[in-house]
Amino acid sequence: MDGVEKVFSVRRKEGRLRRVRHEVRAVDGITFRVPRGEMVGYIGPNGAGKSTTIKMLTGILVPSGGRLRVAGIDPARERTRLARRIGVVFGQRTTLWWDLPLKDSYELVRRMYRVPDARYRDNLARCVELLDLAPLLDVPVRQLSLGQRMRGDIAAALLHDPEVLYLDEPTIGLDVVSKAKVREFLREVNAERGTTVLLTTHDLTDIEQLCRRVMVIDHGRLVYDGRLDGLRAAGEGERTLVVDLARELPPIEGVPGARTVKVAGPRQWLVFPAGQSAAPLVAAVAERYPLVDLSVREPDIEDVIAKLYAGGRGGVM
Ligand SMILES: Nc1ncnc2c1ncn2[C@@H]1O[C@H](COP(=O)(O)OP(=O)(O)OP(=O)(O)O)[C@@H](O)[C@H]1O
Repeated sequence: MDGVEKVFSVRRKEGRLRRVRHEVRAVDGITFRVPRGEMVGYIGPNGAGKSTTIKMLTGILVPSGGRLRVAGIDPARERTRLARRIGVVFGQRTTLWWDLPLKDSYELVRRMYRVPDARYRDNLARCVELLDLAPLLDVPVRQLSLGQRMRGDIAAALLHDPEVLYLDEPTIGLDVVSKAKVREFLREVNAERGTTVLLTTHDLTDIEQLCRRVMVIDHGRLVYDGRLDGLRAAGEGERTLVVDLARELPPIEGVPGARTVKVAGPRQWLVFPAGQSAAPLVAAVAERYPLVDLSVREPDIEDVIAKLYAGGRGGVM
């Protein structure tokens, strides 16, 4: 994507009778490149422009400005040709046929995409195995639980071997076990087939477990594009050193660069800047206090991102 924009023109009521046209810049000049085989998180608060970006990348929406290509194809001009090369999963909706058993939906996908027989059988067998779909194949989609349906949808998106997979909230509403299963599957697909994945989610654990690179969008602009661990540092996160002393003592003092924020019995919590090494702090504590055990906690990524959103335009890029 190169300086891509999407402006919606909306009519809003003003006063009792007047309707005034307003422009909504849903995507406001976004530039990024995703190499083949990468798995990238695309996150941002509600209304940031994530879905609009994905809709432009699939050819559903035409950009108002800028240039974009997916696998060398201009999505808006060659939407059908692109459709053969991409897979899309919208967590909030299903692409399966509500009244049909799962396996009939897959059969329809096979015909729509004209997937060669052998390829289809292999892909289906792999999905059935990894996503535990065997007991569900004869069940009408409307009778599936949310987690089962989601697994069914993900399989449907992969039967035609897409090179690029867009996942919009693929774990929304799922329980912990189903989430783990979906994540494990996506990791396998990415590793085995080299599928490029763009993942939109509000569940940061998805990102932590799947993506090394994350892009943060806010008000239609990219405010961060880089490694997930870099995001922690960029958000000026703090790490926490948790120490267990031999006995209850007053709050630890005099450790350069750290401050004690909590004391509970013999356990104390000291925070220090995320970019700083914990080693000198541990040495300083151990020298003057009866240290029994310790652990270092990473900054909470949710806090970091909340700060980033609060920073708004400009962000840390
Ligand atoms: N068809 C449309 N017409 C007018 N405005 C729209 C349209 N689609 C989206 N918008 C506006 O564009 C902005 C971005 O919306 P978008 O759906 O891309 O956000 P999002 O990041 O996907 O949010 P969420 O996390 O809530 O799904 C919002 O202000 C939204 O109201």
